[in-house]
Amino acid sequence: MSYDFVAYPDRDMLAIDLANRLAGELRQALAHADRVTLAVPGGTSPGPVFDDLCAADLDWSRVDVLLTDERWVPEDSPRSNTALLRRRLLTDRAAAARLLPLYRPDMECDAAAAALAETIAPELPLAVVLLGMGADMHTASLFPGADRLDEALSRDAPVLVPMRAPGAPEPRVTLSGPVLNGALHKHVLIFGAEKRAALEGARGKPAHEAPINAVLDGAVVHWAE
Ligand SMILES: O=C1O[C@H](COP(=O)(O)O)[C@@H](O)[C@H](O)[C@H]1O
Repeated sequence: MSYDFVAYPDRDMLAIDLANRLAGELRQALAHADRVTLAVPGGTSPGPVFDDLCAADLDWSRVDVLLTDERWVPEDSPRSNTALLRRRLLTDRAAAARLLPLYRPDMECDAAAAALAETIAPELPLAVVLLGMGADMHTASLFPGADRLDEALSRDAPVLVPMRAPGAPEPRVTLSGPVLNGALHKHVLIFGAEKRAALEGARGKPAHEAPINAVLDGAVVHWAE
Protein backbone atom coordinates (compact mmCIF):
# COMPACT_ATOMS: atom_id res chain seq x y z
CA MET A 1 0.00 0.00 0.00
CA SER A 2 1.39 3.41 -0.86
CA TYR A 3 0.10 6.96 -0.59
CA ASP A 4 1.44 10.50 -0.94
CA PHE A 5 1.66 12.74 2.11
CA VAL A 6 1.56 16.52 1.66
CA ALA A 7 2.29 18.73 4.71
CA TYR A 8 1.16 22.37 4.49
CA PRO A 9 2.47 25.38 6.46
CA ASP A 10 -1.06 26.06 7.79
CA ARG A 11 -4.73 25.15 7.41
CA ASP A 12 -5.57 28.10 5.15
CA MET A 13 -2.88 27.10 2.65
CA LEU A 14 -4.12 23.53 2.76
CA ALA A 15 -7.72 24.58 2.12
CA ILE A 16 -6.82 26.79 -0.85
CA ASP A 17 -4.48 24.26 -2.43
CA LEU A 18 -6.72 21.25 -1.88
CA ALA A 19 -9.82 23.08 -3.17
CA ASN A 20 -7.86 24.05 -6.33
CA ARG A 21 -6.75 20.50 -6.79
CA LEU A 22 -10.25 19.05 -6.37
CA ALA A 23 -11.65 21.66 -8.78
CA GLY A 24 -8.96 20.80 -11.35
CA GLU A 25 -9.75 17.11 -11.13
CA LEU A 26 -13.48 17.79 -11.49
CA ARG A 27 -12.86 20.00 -14.55
CA GLN A 28 -10.69 17.33 -16.09
CA ALA A 29 -13.37 14.67 -15.45
CA LEU A 30 -16.08 16.95 -16.89
CA ALA A 31 -14.08 17.18 -20.10
CA HIS A 32 -14.64 13.46 -20.59
CA ALA A 33 -18.15 12.84 -19.22
CA ASP A 34 -21.59 14.47 -19.22
CA ARG A 35 -21.84 14.25 -15.44
CA VAL A 36 -19.30 13.54 -12.70
CA THR A 37 -19.63 12.61 -9.03
CA LEU A 38 -17.83 14.12 -6.04
CA ALA A 39 -17.96 12.54 -2.56
CA VAL A 40 -16.95 14.56 0.51
CA PRO A 41 -16.76 13.96 4.25
CA GLY A 42 -18.68 15.57 7.06
CA GLY A 43 -17.38 16.28 10.55
CA THR A 44 -15.31 19.23 11.70
CA SER A 45 -12.44 19.26 9.18
CA PRO A 46 -13.72 19.95 5.64
CA GLY A 47 -15.54 23.28 6.18
CA PRO A 48 -12.61 25.53 5.12
CA VAL A 49 -12.03 23.43 1.98
CA PHE A 50 -15.74 23.69 1.14
CA ASP A 51 -15.57 27.48 1.59
CA ASP A 52 -12.97 27.69 -1.19
CA LEU A 53 -14.27 24.87 -3.40
CA CYS A 54 -17.82 26.29 -3.60
CA ALA A 55 -16.47 29.28 -5.58
CA ALA A 56 -14.56 27.18 -8.12
CA ASP A 57 -15.23 28.07 -11.73
CA LEU A 58 -16.51 24.82 -13.22
CA ASP A 59 -19.80 23.52 -14.58
CA TRP A 60 -21.36 22.58 -11.25
CA SER A 61 -24.70 21.86 -12.96
CA ARG A 62 -23.08 18.64 -14.23
CA VAL A 63 -21.70 17.60 -10.82
CA ASP A 64 -23.42 15.18 -8.43
CA VAL A 65 -22.31 15.69 -4.83
CA LEU A 66 -22.76 13.23 -1.99
CA LEU A 67 -21.34 12.58 1.44
CA THR A 68 -18.94 9.73 2.16
CA ASP A 69 -21.18 8.95 5.15
CA GLU A 70 -24.03 10.35 7.19
CA ARG A 71 -25.03 10.27 10.82
CA TRP A 72 -28.67 9.18 11.15
CA VAL A 73 -29.90 12.47 12.57
CA PRO A 74 -32.33 15.03 11.09
CA GLU A 75 -30.93 17.96 9.17
CA ASP A 76 -31.67 20.39 11.99
CA SER A 77 -29.25 18.49 14.25
CA PRO A 78 -25.80 20.09 14.74
CA ARG A 79 -24.40 16.62 13.95
CA SER A 80 -25.95 16.47 10.47
CA ASN A 81 -23.29 16.17 7.77
CA THR A 82 -25.93 17.04 5.17
CA ALA A 83 -26.57 20.38 6.89
CA LEU A 84 -22.83 21.13 6.79
CA LEU A 85 -22.76 20.30 3.09
CA ARG A 86 -25.69 22.58 2.29
CA ARG A 87 -24.25 25.43 4.37
CA ARG A 88 -20.60 25.34 3.28
CA LEU A 89 -20.33 23.53 -0.10
CA LEU A 90 -23.67 23.72 -1.94
CA THR A 91 -23.57 27.49 -2.08
CA ASP A 92 -22.03 30.15 -4.36
CA ARG A 93 -21.25 28.56 -7.78
CA ALA A 94 -21.60 25.05 -6.34
CA ALA A 95 -25.28 25.72 -5.56
CA ALA A 96 -25.89 24.47 -9.12
CA ALA A 97 -24.66 20.96 -8.22
CA ARG A 98 -27.10 18.12 -7.56
CA LEU A 99 -27.14 16.60 -4.08
CA LEU A 100 -27.46 12.80 -3.86
CA PRO A 101 -28.97 12.43 -0.38
CA LEU A 102 -27.63 10.04 2.23
CA TYR A 103 -30.50 10.62 4.66
CA ARG A 104 -34.25 9.98 4.65
CA PRO A 105 -36.25 11.57 7.47
CA ASP A 106 -39.12 9.13 6.89
CA MET A 107 -37.11 5.90 7.21
CA GLU A 108 -34.93 4.03 9.66
CA CYS A 109 -31.32 3.78 8.46
CA ASP A 110 -31.13 0.04 7.75
CA ALA A 111 -34.11 0.12 5.39
CA ALA A 112 -33.10 3.46 3.87
CA ALA A 113 -29.59 2.35 2.88
CA ALA A 114 -30.83 0.18 0.02
CA ALA A 115 -33.29 2.85 -1.17
CA LEU A 116 -30.67 5.61 -1.10
CA ALA A 117 -28.17 3.39 -2.89
CA GLU A 118 -30.52 3.17 -5.88
CA THR A 119 -29.97 6.86 -6.68
CA ILE A 120 -26.21 6.64 -6.08
CA ALA A 121 -25.36 3.48 -8.04
CA PRO A 122 -26.06 4.97 -11.52
CA GLU A 123 -23.68 7.87 -10.74
CA LEU A 124 -20.68 5.65 -9.94
CA PRO A 125 -17.73 5.45 -10.15
CA LEU A 126 -16.81 8.54 -8.16
CA ALA A 127 -14.64 10.96 -10.10
CA VAL A 128 -13.22 12.46 -6.91
CA VAL A 129 -13.46 11.50 -3.26
CA LEU A 130 -12.31 13.54 -0.29
CA LEU A 131 -12.19 11.58 2.96
CA GLY A 132 -11.71 12.62 6.56
CA MET A 133 -10.21 10.58 9.37
CA GLY A 134 -10.84 10.44 13.12
CA ALA A 135 -8.09 10.03 15.69
CA ASP A 136 -9.43 6.47 16.16
CA MET A 137 -8.45 5.80 12.51
CA HIS A 138 -12.04 5.64 11.24
CA THR A 139 -12.78 7.10 7.85
CA ALA A 140 -16.24 7.80 6.41
CA SER A 141 -18.26 5.72 8.94
CA LEU A 142 -15.90 2.76 8.73
CA PHE A 143 -15.13 2.53 12.45
CA PRO A 144 -12.91 0.07 14.29
CA GLY A 145 -15.25 -2.44 15.96
CA ALA A 146 -18.28 -1.42 13.84
CA ASP A 147 -20.96 -4.06 13.46
CA ARG A 148 -20.83 -4.32 9.64
CA LEU A 149 -17.24 -3.29 8.96
CA ASP A 150 -16.26 -6.63 7.38
CA GLU A 151 -19.23 -6.46 5.03
CA ALA A 152 -18.50 -2.82 4.11
CA LEU A 153 -14.90 -3.67 3.24
CA SER A 154 -15.63 -6.89 1.38
CA ARG A 155 -15.12 -7.11 -2.37
CA ASP A 156 -18.86 -7.53 -3.05
CA ALA A 157 -20.03 -4.90 -0.54
CA PRO A 158 -23.22 -2.99 -1.32
CA VAL A 159 -22.92 0.68 -2.29
CA LEU A 160 -24.16 1.95 1.07
CA VAL A 161 -23.88 0.13 4.39
CA PRO A 162 -25.74 0.92 7.63
CA MET A 163 -23.27 1.02 10.51
CA ARG A 164 -23.28 1.06 14.28
CA ALA A 165 -20.09 1.37 16.28
CA PRO A 166 -18.95 1.92 19.85
CA GLY A 167 -17.17 5.11 18.71
CA ALA A 168 -20.25 6.57 16.98
CA PRO A 169 -23.01 8.12 19.09
CA GLU A 170 -25.72 7.44 16.49
CA PRO A 171 -26.35 4.93 13.67
CA ARG A 172 -24.70 5.80 10.37
CA VAL A 173 -24.74 4.99 6.69
CA THR A 174 -21.45 4.85 4.85
CA LEU A 175 -20.18 4.36 1.33
CA SER A 176 -18.47 0.98 1.21
CA GLY A 177 -14.77 0.28 0.67
CA PRO A 178 -15.16 -0.72 -3.01
CA VAL A 179 -17.11 2.48 -3.81
CA LEU A 180 -14.51 4.69 -2.11
CA ASN A 181 -11.63 2.82 -3.72
CA GLY A 182 -13.30 2.97 -7.13
CA ALA A 183 -12.78 6.74 -7.24
CA LEU A 184 -10.53 8.10 -9.96
CA HIS A 185 -8.92 10.53 -7.49
CA LYS A 186 -8.71 9.87 -3.75
CA HIS A 187 -7.78 12.45 -1.11
CA VAL A 188 -7.66 12.32 2.69
CA LEU A 189 -7.81 15.48 4.81
CA ILE A 190 -6.37 15.51 8.34
CA PHE A 191 -5.52 18.30 10.77
CA GLY A 192 -3.38 18.24 13.90
CA ALA A 193 -0.56 16.28 15.50
CA GLU A 194 -2.87 13.67 17.03
CA LYS A 195 -4.29 12.58 13.68
CA ARG A 196 -0.86 12.61 12.03
CA ALA A 197 0.41 10.30 14.77
CA ALA A 198 -2.69 8.11 14.36
CA LEU A 199 -2.05 7.82 10.62
CA GLU A 200 1.57 6.85 11.24
CA GLY A 201 0.46 4.41 13.96
CA ALA A 202 -1.97 2.77 11.52
CA ARG A 203 0.90 1.49 9.41
CA GLY A 204 0.86 -2.32 9.26
CA LYS A 205 -2.39 -2.70 11.18
CA PRO A 206 -5.29 -4.73 9.76
CA ALA A 207 -8.23 -2.73 8.41
CA HIS A 208 -10.58 -3.88 11.19
CA GLU A 209 -8.27 -2.11 13.69
CA ALA A 210 -7.34 0.81 11.42
CA PRO A 211 -10.08 1.20 8.76
CA ILE A 212 -8.20 4.12 7.16
CA ASN A 213 -5.79 1.52 5.79
CA ALA A 214 -8.58 0.16 3.58
CA VAL A 215 -8.68 3.38 1.52
CA LEU A 216 -5.11 4.72 1.60
CA ASP A 217 -3.65 2.94 -1.39
CA GLY A 218 -3.15 5.48 -4.18
CA ALA A 219 -4.51 8.34 -2.06
CA VAL A 220 -3.03 11.76 -1.37
CA VAL A 221 -3.09 12.67 2.32
CA HIS A 222 -3.26 16.43 3.00
CA TRP A 223 -2.11 17.50 6.50
CA ALA A 224 -1.62 20.73 8.40
CA GLU A 225 -1.07 21.37 12.09
O1 LIG B 1 -18.04 11.29 12.07
C1 LIG B 1 -17.31 11.61 11.15
O2 LIG B 1 -15.98 11.71 11.36
C2 LIG B 1 -15.01 11.81 10.32
C3 LIG B 1 -13.88 12.65 10.86
O3 LIG B 1 -14.44 13.88 11.32
P1 LIG B 1 -13.58 15.06 11.96
O4 LIG B 1 -14.59 15.88 12.73
O5 LIG B 1 -12.58 14.43 12.90
O6 LIG B 1 -12.94 15.79 10.82
C4 LIG B 1 -15.60 12.37 9.03
O7 LIG B 1 -14.67 12.21 7.99
C5 LIG B 1 -16.91 11.68 8.72
O8 LIG B 1 -17.43 12.12 7.49
C6 LIG B 1 -17.88 11.98 9.84
O9 LIG B 1 -19.15 11.43 9.63
